[in-house]
Parts: sequence; structure tokens; C-alpha cells
Amino acid sequence: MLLRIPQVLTKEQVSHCRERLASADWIDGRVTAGLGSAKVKKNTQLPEDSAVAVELGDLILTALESNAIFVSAALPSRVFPPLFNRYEVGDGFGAHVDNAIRQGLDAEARIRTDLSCTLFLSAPDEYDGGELTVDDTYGSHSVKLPAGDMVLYPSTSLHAVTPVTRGARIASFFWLQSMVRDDGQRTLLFDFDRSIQALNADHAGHAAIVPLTGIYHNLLRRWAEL
Ligand SMILES: O=C(O)CCC(=O)C(=O)O
Ligand SMILES: [Fe+2]
Repeated sequence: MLLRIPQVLTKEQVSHCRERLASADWIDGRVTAGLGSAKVKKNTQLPEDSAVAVELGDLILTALESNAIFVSAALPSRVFPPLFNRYEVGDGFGAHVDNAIRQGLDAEARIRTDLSCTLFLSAPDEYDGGELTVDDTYGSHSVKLPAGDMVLYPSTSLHAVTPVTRGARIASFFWLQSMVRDDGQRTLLFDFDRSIQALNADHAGHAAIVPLTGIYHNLLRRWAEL
């Protein structure tokens, strides 16, 4: 499932991130690329251990912890510390699939990448190009979102960032291991949860809500790995 999550960060939080990122030290983005994707990657990133990346990464993770759509869709088990990238004119990232396993700086911080996330920190009118394209069985989807919005897509997907032709595209990107590794099962649980929420909003106290919630949890119990 490819999911857009609006307003993960407020306008004020986006401005704060942009200010902190403007004075940070950026390095060649190939540091986090696998051998194959390094050949098609051209951008800059903050080093993983940069104080600014750690501070802003915490801000993003805190916002996500209380984001009901994110929690329901991702069912996060372990989240890789958010990274930050910048694509200037001529930069882009050709088609690739993300590495299956990500090793963080901490020896124990190793995750299986089930979901990939991009949180846009530049507004769409600040740059041309720079679309994130994600392929699935229904074709190729082009994603360019308002600053503060995030897209979530299965890490199994072939994806790319088209070359930037004007301005600069700044984003945070990261991966997570989900309690439910299978995208089909996770998508069913998300649709189920959203439907129960919608029923509850329109018909609070409806007799079907308790059994439906029970079925949701019993499916989660079947499929979750902690
Ligand atoms: O910048 C993006 O939106 C995606 C970055 C990406 O695909 C990666 O770093 O693997
Ligand atoms: Fe990627």
C-alpha cells in the first residue's frame, strides 16, 4: 500500500527543521546507498551521527508516535533513525529497491526494512522535478507532497526520485520494521481499523463494534511478530 499521511509536522515544525538544516553540514548521499544504488544516486545527506539529524529525527518520531493513521498503517515495531536528504539541480536517484536490512550506528540497531518513508520538508513550488516515483502492480505512482506531509510505501517497491530541474528538494527519509511484515496482511488490518473507526464515528455504541474490534485484535495476534 502506498499511503499519503497529511500534516505529520505543523508549519512551525517544518520551519524549525528548515532553519536547523540550512546551517547543517551536508555530505555525499552515497554513504547510505548499497553498491548498486550508489551508481544511480546523486544528492547530499546529513551524516547519520549529525547532532541536527538526531534532534530533528526525534522531533519526527515523537510526532509519528501520536499520529493515529501512521500507527494504524505501519504497525511499527522498530523505526530506523530518520535521515535527511537534499536534491539540488541535476540531482536525482535512479530506480532502485532499498536494502532489506539496515544497520544503524548502534550495534544492536538492526532492522528489516518493511516500509520506506519520505517526509517532505520543501513545498512543491520551491522546486521542479524531484518527484518520488513508486512502482506497484498497478503502475508507477508519482508523489510530490506539501511540506510536512509524508508518504509510506512498501520497501519491496522499485522507486526513484526524478532529477530536480529548479530549486532544491529537502526531505527526511527512513525505514521501519513493522510488527506485520506482509504488506497484504498489514493493508487488510489498516482497512479494517479505518472501517471500525468510521462506524464508530457515525454509529457510536453500535452492537457490531465490540466483535469487530475483537476480530481486528485476533487477526493482529495471529500475524504480529514483536
Ligand atoms: O528522497 C526520497 O524521497 C527517497 C530516497 C530514497 O529512495 C533512498 O534514500 O533510498
Ligand atoms: Fe530508496
